[in-house]
Formats: sequence, structure tokens, C-alpha cells
Amino acid sequence: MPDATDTRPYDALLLLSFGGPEGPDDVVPFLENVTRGRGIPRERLKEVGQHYYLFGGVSPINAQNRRLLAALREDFAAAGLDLPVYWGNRNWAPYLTDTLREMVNDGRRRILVLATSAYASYSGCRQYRENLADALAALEREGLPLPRVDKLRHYFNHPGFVRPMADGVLAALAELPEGVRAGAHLVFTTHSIPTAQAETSGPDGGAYVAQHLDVARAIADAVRRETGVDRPWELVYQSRSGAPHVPWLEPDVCDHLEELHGRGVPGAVMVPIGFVSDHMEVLYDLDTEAKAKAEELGLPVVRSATVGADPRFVAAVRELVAERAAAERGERPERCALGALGPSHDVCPVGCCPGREARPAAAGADSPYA
Ligand SMILES: CC1=C(CCC(=O)O)c2cc3nc(cc4[nH]c(cc5[nH]c(cc1n2)c(C)c5CCC(=O)O)c(CCC(=O)O)c4C)C(CCC(=O)O)=C3C
Ligand SMILES: [Fe+2]
Repeated sequence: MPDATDTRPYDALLLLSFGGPEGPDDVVPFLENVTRGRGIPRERLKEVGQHYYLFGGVSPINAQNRRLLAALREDFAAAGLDLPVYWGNRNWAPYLTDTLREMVNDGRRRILVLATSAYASYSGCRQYRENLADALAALEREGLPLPRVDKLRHYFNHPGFVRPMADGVLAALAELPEGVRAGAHLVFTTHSIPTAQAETSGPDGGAYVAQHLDVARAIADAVRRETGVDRPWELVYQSRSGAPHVPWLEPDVCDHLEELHGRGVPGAVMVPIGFVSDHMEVLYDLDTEAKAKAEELGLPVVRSATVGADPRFVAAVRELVAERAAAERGERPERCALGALGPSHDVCPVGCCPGREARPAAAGADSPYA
């Protein structure tokens, strides 16, 4: 029986996230950070800025990450894991490079990374690995010793991610009017990405959609077992960005609600499986925009919960850390996974989830760093 508190060779965990503005003056600089060199039309940026101003210029994502950070520290301490947890972001303070510098100055040399994205894709995986490479390059220029950085496997199908969402769907169904509940569809939703990015995601391509379908099916199965009702479900997309002539994954969640209504479906639960916490994509694109659409249609729709800092998710992170640490020590740990795809790879292979241009990416087989 492997020791579930042994985190050797790692000496720290880094929570790596997107970052978000914390007041109205932060919104424009934040959006500039996000979109630098990405060819997002000005009109789209103005519109997205409005989403943030509607909430006082504050994205909920930083508060969500502070909660997760505190929950991880508490859980690790209670379970007897002696592993400090740090937090850094791609697009807002605390910036990744500053956090990594602090970690190195604290003497951390073997760092394991938890990204707040559960699935394979350029935006959700390789881009974070590129951010890590950029941060390591900055430390190298400063003459600091470079830590070795590894990234946890994709956790989309870990029971600690799937089960809280399945329970969330049951709670959401209970909120629907009784006459609607049995006929309600489950509308699984995630971030749209360019179809070209979807096609090349993961080691063999197509991973982004395949992983979401696997999670959706696992949740739909759990809900059917629990309720005895076999509800139809679909995977749809939200938060499309980019230039209009570039194809992104469809259908859009709002168009889909309209279609369901047109077909006489009595109601729906929107299940935001693509997101780890209630950040702006959830609060604006679903709770504001899609809910307004549903109201306009007169279609009863409830949005189910993201995992956030659910204790089962927090425990899953601890298990994933212990699992990876054991694997690094040459042991053969048990790897929990629901669905049909099985546990994801520990180390992204060469060329996994390519971007539009080849840039150095750390924490993978093609990392220029150790
Ligand atoms: C797959 C995916 C996830 C899920 C996985 C993950 O979580 O990583 C995600 C999460 C997030 N996306 C976020 C915010 C934004 N994403 C944008 C733009 C884009 N997202 C993309 C993809 C994804 N994005 C893509 C392909 C673009 C086009 C430009 C580019 O190729 O980069 C833009 C620019 C404006 C616009 O929307 O056009 C913003 C402001 C926030 C923060 C929310 C908050 O503040 O609470 C979060 C968590
Ligand atoms: Fe995004």
C-alpha cells in the first residue's frame, strides 16, 4: 500500500489559473493581457469589457481561487501532507513569474502544477505550459536557479470532479417545477474554441470534444441511475470569441435553448462541465445571458454548480498529487478515472495541443527545461 501522504520528490504545489480584474480600472489592462497578439476584434473586447463592468469590474475568479487555495492548504494539513501550496496567474496578479520567483527564493526545486482547466486544448493546457516556459526564462535571465516543473494529468474524468457535478445536476433538477422535471434535458456546456484547435487537441487530436462527451455521458448516467429517468442530453458551447469568419465549436448554448423550446422540450438544466469554478463565463454567459434567453422563451432553465472548492474535488487534487509523486518515484499508483477514456497521460507528449505558432512549453516531453 503506497503512502498517500508521501509527496517526494515534490516540494511544492502551484495552483495555476487565468486571473481576472479586481476593479473597474483593471478591466482594460486585464483584457489587453488576455488578448495580446490573438487577433480578437475590438468590438468583441468592448462587449466583454461590459460583462465585467456589470459586476463592478470584478471577476469572481480570484476569489474562487483564494477559496480553493485555502481549502487545499487545510485539506493537506488535515491529511498530513507536508506540501506548501502557491498560486499564480496567466493574466493578472499574482502573476505566474512573480510566484515562481518567490517559490525559488523559498528553496522550492521540484514543483507540481495544478491548472484550473480540466481538459486538453491549447487554451486549457499548452498555453499554461508556455506561460511556465516564459516564467522559467525570466528567472533564468535573473540568474536564479531553475526549478523542475511538472503538470498534473487532466482531471476531467476524476471521480472528485465528476461526482460533485452529478450531485449538482440532481440539486438543479429539484429546483425545476415538478411538471417540467421528468422531461427536462441536460445541456452540458463548455467554452467554445476554434474547430482547428479542437481537431488538434490532445496527443492524437480531437481530445477536447471527446473528453467533454465522456464527462457528459458519465454525469448523465449517474443522474439516470439516481432518478430512474433517462433524460436526453447534448454538449453545447458558449463564450465564442475571435473573428466571425473563423469556425468555432457549435451549437451555441443560447441557440440550443431556442431549439429545445421550438421542439417542445419543457425545460433544461445547464451543466457547466467546462469550468472549474463560477467565474465570469458562468456568471455572465450562463447566469445572465443564457438565463435571459430562457426567460424570453418562457423556458424553465436552472444552472447546476461547478466544483469550486467542493471537499471531494479538493481531496481529488490531494490524491492526484500523491499519485503523481508515487509515479515519479517509480511506483505504480492506482489511477482513478470514470467514463470510457481512462486516466490521462502524466506527461504531455511532443506536439500535444499545438498552438498557432511553435513556442517553448515547459512541463511536457518537448520542454526545453529539465
Ligand atoms: C478553453 C477555454 C477556457 C476553459 C479552460 C480554462 O479555464 O482555461 C477559457 C477560460 C477562461 N477564459 C476567460 C476569459 C477570457 N477568455 C478570452 C478568450 C478566449 N478564451 C478561449 C478559450 C478558453 N477560455 C479562447 C480560445 C479565446 C480566444 C482568444 C485566445 O485564443 O486566447 C477572453 C478575451 C475576450 C473574449 O472573450 O473574446 C477573456 C476575457 C476566463 C476568466 C474569466 C473571469 O474573468 O472570470 C477563463 C477562466
Ligand atoms: Fe477564455
